[in-house]
Amino acid sequence: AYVNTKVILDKANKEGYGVGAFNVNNLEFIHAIIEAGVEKKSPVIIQTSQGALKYAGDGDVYRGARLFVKMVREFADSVEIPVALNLDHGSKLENIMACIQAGYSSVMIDASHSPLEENIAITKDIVRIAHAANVSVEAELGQLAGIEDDVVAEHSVLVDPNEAKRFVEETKVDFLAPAIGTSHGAFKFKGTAKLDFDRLKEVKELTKIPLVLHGASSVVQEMVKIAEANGADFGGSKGVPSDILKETVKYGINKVNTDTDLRMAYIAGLREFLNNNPKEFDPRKYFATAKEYTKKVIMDRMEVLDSVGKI
Ligand SMILES: O=C(COP(=O)(O)O)N(O)CCCCO
Ligand SMILES: [Zn+2]
Repeated sequence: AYVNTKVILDKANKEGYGVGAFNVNNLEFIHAIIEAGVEKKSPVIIQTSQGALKYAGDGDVYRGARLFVKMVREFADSVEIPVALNLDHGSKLENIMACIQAGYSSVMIDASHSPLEENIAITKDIVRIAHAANVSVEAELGQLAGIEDDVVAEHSVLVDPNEAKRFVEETKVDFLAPAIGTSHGAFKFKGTAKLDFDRLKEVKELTKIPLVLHGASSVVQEMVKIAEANGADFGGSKGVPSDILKETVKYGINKVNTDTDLRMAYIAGLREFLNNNPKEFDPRKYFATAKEYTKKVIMDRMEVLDSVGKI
């Protein structure tokens, strides 16, 4: 069933588990996510970046938003598990409005690169508009290192728990993404993975709302190895280990943003198939392994986050 993201995350918050929020750019990734959710009897959040709207709409973000709602709703309405559709890292009003108008379950307004007062003001406005349309809202406080869309943050700016309390009270935002040391992409840590659990615990204590972990991909080594055996060069890639993901859920993370792990699994399956099947040119065949590997990574993540059976 197609639901508001709040329905999924309020339950996860109450019962203390995490739900994967999986990024898509096309139909094939939607297949993998829905199939995994059905097999694991797990809720799923499907999300699209602003770039995905442009990509799927072939240049028109309004068309892209409408297309994703149509595709996701079609699958959501044909399965029992709860499915939500979220705009990830919305920063331009045009994209946020396109998704609200198209019928997204939720939108993220990412004004984390603005000073606090500005982030509060912008988020307040989006919350008012989105709530009027029964759409829930995610916002971010602090900054992830690495590239966040077109904004490069040299180093992460960790969340200030007291600012988080004020931010949530003043904006009435539904979900908050506190920066606690992760970053987007496949190269998250130079040394060992280290997140600031104390800050996370404090933010949860002070806000009590569902929290979001961005940059949460683990960079599954099994997939890295298959990809590299078939021509990929992912040297130095490193993500958030499963045991650390579990700890973030224990301390209050409920939405776990996962894009890189799906991309790595997909390219591993695609490279392996193409190298082993030089005569094949049917997309339904050469995308099949890619989907299977992506589905497997998603099902494993549902086990790690403890969302299995939580429908
Ligand atoms: O926080 C995340 C997921 O981060 P990742 O999957 O790279 O760890 N996202 O918001 C997905 C889009 C960012 C580009 O990857
Ligand atoms: Zn993110």
